[in-house]
Amino acid sequence: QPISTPAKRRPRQLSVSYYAKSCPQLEQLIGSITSQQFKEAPVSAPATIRLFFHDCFVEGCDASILIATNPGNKILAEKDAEDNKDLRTEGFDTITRAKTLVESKCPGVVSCADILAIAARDFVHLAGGPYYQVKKGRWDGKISKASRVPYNLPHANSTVDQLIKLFSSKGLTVQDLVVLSGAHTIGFARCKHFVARLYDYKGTMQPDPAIDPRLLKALKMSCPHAGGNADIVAPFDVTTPFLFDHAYYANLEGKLGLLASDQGLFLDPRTKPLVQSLGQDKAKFFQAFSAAMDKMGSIGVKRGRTHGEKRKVCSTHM
Ligand code: HEM
Ligand SMILES: [Ca+2]
Ligand SMILES: [Ca+2]
Repeated sequence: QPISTPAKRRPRQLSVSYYAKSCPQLEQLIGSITSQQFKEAPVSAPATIRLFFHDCFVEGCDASILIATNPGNKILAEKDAEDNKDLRTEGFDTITRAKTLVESKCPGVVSCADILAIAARDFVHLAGGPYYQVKKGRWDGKISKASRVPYNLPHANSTVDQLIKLFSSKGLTVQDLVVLSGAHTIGFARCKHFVARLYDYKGTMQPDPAIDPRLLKALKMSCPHAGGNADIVAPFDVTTPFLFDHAYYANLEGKLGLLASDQGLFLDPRTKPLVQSLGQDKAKFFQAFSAAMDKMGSIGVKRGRTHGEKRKVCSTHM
């Protein structure tokens, strides 16, 4: 049972103009880094969007995901939790670079949590998705513990029921779940997250009947039942893996979902109608995604020194 984060309480007020006086050029500074990163390494886009999601779901959007485990400390930080080990370095690198630039122009005022929220938005837009205003004013968190990660994040084999419960514990609706899952319109997953669907679905020794036979064949070639290369990945969206569009939803209707948790959204009567309507309407998806990112971006937000800090280096507490 997921423990609810402070999102359950009324989220503290964030505002679009939070740094208008203290760092007016903030979004341009971050934008110069994100556009450069996107050119050099396009996977920075999915990497950073996922990083933001994993931050917000554990302790709220407070950059707790960026803290490095102290050498010699037995307590691991969040990023060293099993569920976070496959977060790409490109996401962390982007935030480090952006923070360095921001500190050189506006020292000591901008939180790492806000930089992550802005960078994630930039990458949604750079990859072809919507542009939306980001509300700011998050403080960085003082707690980052690997032990708090597993029950706060969804898993590839989570049931729709479990997903709905987890999202609801963060103040997110069934619609938010379906809409935010649309982030899987870009990016990749390692074989271990879906290999059971290919060879032994729920202990049947048969593939998941909800996979298109051609996709099944292709995925089996990349991912052997056992002993495969752990670094092999497959695209979430077989049609446009680098473009942030609404193809993810039509793919689910065509049995082209990669994870059980993706395909499940088309199989459950509570989520299927939403998948169908988003698959037909890109403008609707873009509008709903912008709103849902804003909502996710306010989970467990901290303000002030009691629960928060403004880090100088995102990977270390003050
Ligand atoms: C609904 C439940 C969700 C589950 C079960 C889930 C699970 C996963 C898994 C297993 C991966 C592959 C990791 C790897 O092998 O490297 C992944 C990747 C990804 N996820 Fe999710 N995810 C969910 C929701 C979300 C949400 C809400 C977002 C953002 C709003 C998101 C954004 C991404 C992105 C962009 C990637 C690709 C990362 C990359 O290529 O580096 N996911 N997710
Ligand atoms: Ca966090
Ligand atoms: Ca796509």
